[in-house]
Amino acid sequence: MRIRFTKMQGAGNDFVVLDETRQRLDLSPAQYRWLADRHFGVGADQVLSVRPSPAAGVDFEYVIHNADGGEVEQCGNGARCFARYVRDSGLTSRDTVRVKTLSGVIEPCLNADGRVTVDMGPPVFDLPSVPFDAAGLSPHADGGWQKWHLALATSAGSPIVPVAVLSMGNPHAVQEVEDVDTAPVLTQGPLIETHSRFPKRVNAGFLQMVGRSHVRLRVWERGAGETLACGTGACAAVVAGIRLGRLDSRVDVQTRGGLLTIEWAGGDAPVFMTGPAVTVFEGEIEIPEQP
Ligand SMILES: N[C@H](CCC[C@H](N)C(=O)O)C(=O)O
Repeated sequence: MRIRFTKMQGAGNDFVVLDETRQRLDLSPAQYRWLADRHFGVGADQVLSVRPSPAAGVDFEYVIHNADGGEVEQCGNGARCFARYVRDSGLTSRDTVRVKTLSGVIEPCLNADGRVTVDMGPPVFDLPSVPFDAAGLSPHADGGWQKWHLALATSAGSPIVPVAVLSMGNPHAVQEVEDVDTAPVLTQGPLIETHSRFPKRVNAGFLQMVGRSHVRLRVWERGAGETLACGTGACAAVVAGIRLGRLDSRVDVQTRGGLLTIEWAGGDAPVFMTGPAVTVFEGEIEIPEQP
């Protein structure tokens, strides 16, 4: 099957965008994996599908597949690129759109300075909703909130890692580190991602507090490995830092791929994320029926 695609990136988190507003492609997980493959396909962290609105009051449906081919609930950097794509392709004439995802409706808005702000909805702390299995564990008080101690089994020993656990529609486990550049992202990331306490796996954040309104972050993403930036990961890290009493309500998040700005007023207020959304190139490709 020959398809057209648009390659985009938001703070270095990169995407293959597929326009399915006129025709569903009905790709298989293996075909999503093939598209995301950096040697045999186009190459991306996630594949984003733009589909027609499923209901009144919503402009589009936004379907997200990780590089491993699995469909997921939310993608923050992808939401910004989604908004840029539908505007630049003429699918909408509005700068703000309402978009249905697996985890609910989000509202990206194109700003005059070229960045995009997304209302990502409120964070979720209910552990079964993350989902996180806390059976037999006791939380450890930390600042104004709590952390959970995960036992990891690595070749270099069995570290206990204290993580803050929450959902931005997708699951996140956030740990604080002294320096993201030396943090054990590549060794602990996959162990946290597949930890048995996370039945749907989890995105593993490594958060360095620089100041009360400035942090550095690396994320080992569920289904994609370490990415240059993770939008929902930045939201989750800032929300955790605010609840732990270490961050103010507006925080600049320096990722390896660029700067994201996260704002959260606390409680059940929505989280706002602002950052870049860039079209890299457009192309066509022949997808194998069975890659
Ligand atoms: N890997 C994530 C999906 C993509 C999230 C990330 N790319 C973002 O910008 O939020 C998950 O499995 O939940």
